[in-house]
Amino acid sequence: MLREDIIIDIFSGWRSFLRKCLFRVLRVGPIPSHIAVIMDGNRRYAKKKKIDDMTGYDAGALALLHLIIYCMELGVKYVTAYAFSIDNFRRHPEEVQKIMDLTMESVMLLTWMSKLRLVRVHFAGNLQLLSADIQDAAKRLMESTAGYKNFVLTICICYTCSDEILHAVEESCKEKWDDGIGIMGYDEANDYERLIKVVDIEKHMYMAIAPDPDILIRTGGEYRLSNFLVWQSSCCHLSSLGTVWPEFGVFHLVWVVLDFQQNYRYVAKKKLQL
Ligand SMILES: CC(C)=CCC/C(C)=C/CC/C(C)=C/COP(=O)(O)OP(=O)(O)O
Repeated sequence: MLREDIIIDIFSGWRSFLRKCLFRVLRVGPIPSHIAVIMDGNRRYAKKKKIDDMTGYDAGALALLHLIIYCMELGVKYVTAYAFSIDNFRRHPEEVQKIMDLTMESVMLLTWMSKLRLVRVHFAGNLQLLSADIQDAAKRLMESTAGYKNFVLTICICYTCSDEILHAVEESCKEKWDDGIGIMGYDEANDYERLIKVVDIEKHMYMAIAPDPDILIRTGGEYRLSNFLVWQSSCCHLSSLGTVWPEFGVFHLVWVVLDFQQNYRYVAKKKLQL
């Protein structure tokens, strides 16, 4: 389903030309550096179109591919997508398998695309929960693209932010113990001192590769974060759209960025106060 000719098609033609003109106007204002998405509404889309749920996920994966290319054209440097939460393992096995198959297809397609456009691909989450073949393919892709700097795509898979924090705390404790520092102590004035700092935790987060998102989009008309980038989104612009994810297109992106630009001064001021 996810094929190279689709990417070539999105990058070229008169639609791409019109998009670039539109994006040039949008770039008069501030452009977000990092956009994160919760791709909700794939099954509802399938129901609406009277197709089976699995085809709804295919359409969702295609919409993600479009978003990545639009963001590259617009000058957004980081895109992060919530592809599969740890809680999603409770879904019907056929659905779980479908998303895993799409992940494998995406790895193959992104291997080709990353070389062409110097895209760094990162998988964030508890990757040990993936099957051995997907783990290997994902690790190989991450290693082979680690040096690319044009654009960074993070796919959150087997991810929840609680698991990410737990992992980061464990890694920080391990590091302190290994360095012989311990995790609690007293400073020179004999006051209790925290030896694990926020920077230690942040260093070990799965998302340490990217700055905090500037915009977090959720489609499907929901207003929840569903355990996605909770740590990272304290100052980010939240955008909930009624549209189902496979129908998310260039005009939705433009609308979201315009909305971000309108609120930019306020959010930038808040960030400075942190
Ligand atoms: C690269 C890669 C692996 C892409 C994954 C493709 C993709 C669109 C994944 C979405 C996963 C997911 C559980 C979405 C929730 O929508 P839902 O279908 O549960 O929404 P609904 O039931 O509310 O309609």
